[in-house]
Amino acid sequence: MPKVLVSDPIEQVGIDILSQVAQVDIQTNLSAEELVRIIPEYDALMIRSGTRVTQAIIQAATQLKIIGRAGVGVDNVDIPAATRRGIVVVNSPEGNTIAAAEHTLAMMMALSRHIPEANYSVKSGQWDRKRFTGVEIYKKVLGIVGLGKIGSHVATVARAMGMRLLAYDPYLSLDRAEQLGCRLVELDLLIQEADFITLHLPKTPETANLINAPILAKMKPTARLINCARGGIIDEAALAEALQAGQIAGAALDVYDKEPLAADSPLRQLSREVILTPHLGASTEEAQVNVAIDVAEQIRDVLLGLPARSAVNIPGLRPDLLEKLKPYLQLAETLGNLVSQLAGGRVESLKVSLQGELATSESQPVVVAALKGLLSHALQERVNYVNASIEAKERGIRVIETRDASIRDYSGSLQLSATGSLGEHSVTGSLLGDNEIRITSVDEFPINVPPARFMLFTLHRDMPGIIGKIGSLLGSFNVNIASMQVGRKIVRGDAVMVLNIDDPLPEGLLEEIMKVPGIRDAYTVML
Ligand SMILES: NC(=O)c1ccc[n+]([C@@H]2O[C@H](COP(=O)([O-])OP(=O)(O)OC[C@H]3O[C@@H](n4cnc5c(N)ncnc54)[C@H](O)[C@@H]3O)[C@@H](O)[C@H]2O)c1
Ligand SMILES: O=C(O)[C@H](O)COP(=O)(O)O
Repeated sequence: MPKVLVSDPIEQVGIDILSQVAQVDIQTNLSAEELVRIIPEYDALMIRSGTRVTQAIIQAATQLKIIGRAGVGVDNVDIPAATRRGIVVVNSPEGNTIAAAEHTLAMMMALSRHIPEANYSVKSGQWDRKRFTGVEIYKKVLGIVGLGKIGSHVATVARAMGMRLLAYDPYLSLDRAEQLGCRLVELDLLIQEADFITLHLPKTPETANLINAPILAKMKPTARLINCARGGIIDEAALAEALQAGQIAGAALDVYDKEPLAADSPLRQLSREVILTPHLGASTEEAQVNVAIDVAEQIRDVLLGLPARSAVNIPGLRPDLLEKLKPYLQLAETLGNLVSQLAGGRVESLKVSLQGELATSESQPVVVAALKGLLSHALQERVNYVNASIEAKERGIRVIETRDASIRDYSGSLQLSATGSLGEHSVTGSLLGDNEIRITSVDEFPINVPPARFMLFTLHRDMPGIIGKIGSLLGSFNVNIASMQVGRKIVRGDAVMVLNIDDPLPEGLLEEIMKVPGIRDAYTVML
């Protein structure tokens, strides 16, 4: 049974999903050294933002197939290192969107009405109403930096509360901003005009310290700044100085450059209106259930050999597209594995022909799946959807893709032709109505067989008695035949025979089969 390490607090519902397919160990608060020591045992790692998955940990993770981040941000994972090792990194891009947006709105309301300070004052025995006069947010300008999923929800609610919206997002279309009722402007203008500024962008080299001393200096003295995105987007020392000097009216922070926030951080010492929460944006019951289910399901799928629906380091697949392609991905992997064995080792080229409904640009992952299958015999579980294309390229395998929507023998079919040390061989496959895989041709000979763990293929002359001879030969070696089929193009011409057998072919039997008169070639395959 595979083993999963859960190294941050995760909702039980996620653990239950993982437990269906794996042994789950929950060990939180591990040091980096402890993680490096134990990670070699594990097939999957499930984390939140608390675990930093460094290159050293990834290098030690010899069994690891997947890192599941129960949340959005994957900046605590060394993605390039994981990709190089063929480790899939998945997250939950939408599971905590509402939670983070609502935390932002709560921060804005708390700032505008001094709620934390007023609460503290009453609880410490005072009744000071004058000190806590606030400001309304109605008709105030909200500047949203980063108008993605969270920024959009903040915009929708803030608009309903009567705020006027400005947004800065260099990667967003004017249309989308307009739809959300936001005026898309340059950062400088937003900074100068906004009464509240909220950040909803990722931390990247481009956005590190985006909000720095010169930018803070341009804000209105009445402006209030909120960061529920990522630490390090604001220069914390500059912010502390700006607040101390009364350059801006307040700030509410949920995230910090270094977490946990240092005990002696100047932010903790400020007397002016500052609200600090310990990275609670995603901490709602609902969000934690969402992300735990979302990521645990993906870990379960990957451990079962299926693709993940939101892997960050393989070409993204929309859930609806993944649902549609999933059976074809399995078909492609099976055919890739089969054709690589028929073509022998050292495959030089793979022709991938996508036919019928598969002949669309959306079926590109099917090509990757075919490569994964092609390489799986040689590389076993080291090859996956993340690294299959890179591995194929590094191995000098030429991949030629063709698409033909007019071929409609089945709704969609896939033909793979590989040239290897045993020459060129091709297989075609399709799906039956219930998504069962059928191999529909081998080397252009029509057949209709399901794939099996152990298979025997022969190329022979179509003549009386040959099938009986092969059957008897297998019987004499105590090999049980599960199914058998012959495909031919012309009567008494060449033909292929495909046998699904219950056990691997015993040693010496293939040579005996080759001696049968009329047999031109024979291959044994293990899928
Ligand atoms: N505090 C929390 O607990 C919490 C919870 C969830 C998400 N987050 C963080 O919130 C942020 C937003 O998450 P999301 O789900 O909305 O992401 P998203 O990918 O949907 O949106 C991010 C937006 O930022 C924009 N952007 C990128 N670079 C930019 C730049 N230089 N300037 C302006 N805009 C830029 C993108 O175009 C995109 O529209 C992320 O940093 C995420 O990690 C925090
Ligand atoms: O990126 C995220 O999803 C948020 O920062 C939440 O992180 P958390 O799940 O560790 O609270």
